[in-house]
Amino acid sequence: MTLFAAENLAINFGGVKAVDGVTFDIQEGECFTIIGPNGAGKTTIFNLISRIYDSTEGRMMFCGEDITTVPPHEIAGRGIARTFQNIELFEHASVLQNLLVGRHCHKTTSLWSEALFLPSVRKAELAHREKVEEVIDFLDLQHYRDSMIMNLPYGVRKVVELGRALCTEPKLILLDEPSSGLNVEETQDMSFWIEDIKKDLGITVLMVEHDMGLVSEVSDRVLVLNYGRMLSYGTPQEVQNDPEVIKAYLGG
Ligand SMILES: Nc1ncnc2c1ncn2[C@@H]1O[C@H](COP(=O)(O)OP(=O)(O)OP(=O)(O)O)[C@@H](O)[C@H]1O
Repeated sequence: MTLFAAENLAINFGGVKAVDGVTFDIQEGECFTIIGPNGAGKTTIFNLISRIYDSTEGRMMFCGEDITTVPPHEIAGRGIARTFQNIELFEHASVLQNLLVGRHCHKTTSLWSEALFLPSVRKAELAHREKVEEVIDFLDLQHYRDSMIMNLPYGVRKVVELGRALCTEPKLILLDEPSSGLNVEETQDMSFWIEDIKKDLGITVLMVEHDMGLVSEVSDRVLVLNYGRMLSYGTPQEVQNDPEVIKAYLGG
């Protein structure tokens, strides 16, 4: 079943066509990866899906609904979560506190009931804590639960950011260069987390990634962008053997 579809998506920045007529679909349960040289428009596509940017043309469908003009603050509640290329966590807060932020989109209690700490608030708070503990267990973060983000190694911060996205209970998770800044061993671990997110949690993954080893390991299908346009589309094997892709990467 199609979970997400981009139809003829485009955006201009001044005279630059950062994304130009891009069409693709993401099937439920797959890991779909976007690759391409620097400046190809990969992060811009994430920003379009997160609704940080308004598209100039085209349409985006998610779970059968048109999300092209949905306000950005509604995106997480609809089931789309993301991580960022340069980790965006609260540095002076603990892992637990950062993960609880991920529950924000599920807050249903009113300010009044919270001020009075009514039973409904206590119940909701407990449910949030339970979900966060589930994610802590899933990502093996028990040891770091109360650590401040600023005191953690980069590799652990990347996992915490992944955790925060998982705490929103997404249907689709957008991972922006999950291996960037990681060493070989940490990249291998990231590859296992992505597989587990897909297989054990049943969450569909959309990823932007440069590390072709990781791309081949976890992706079901790959879209290659160049100068904002679609260059190739297929299995990791198919796109890696595509002469157009080889030419773009080698600058020929
Ligand atoms: N907010 C913006 N204002 C102006 N131009 C932008 C903006 N965001 C992106 N661009 C331009 O759009 C193009 C695509 O950028 P984008 O960041 O999406 O590329 P990318 O494929 O993610 O690159 P990288 O691999 O380096 O992260 C580039 O030419 C970039 O300079």
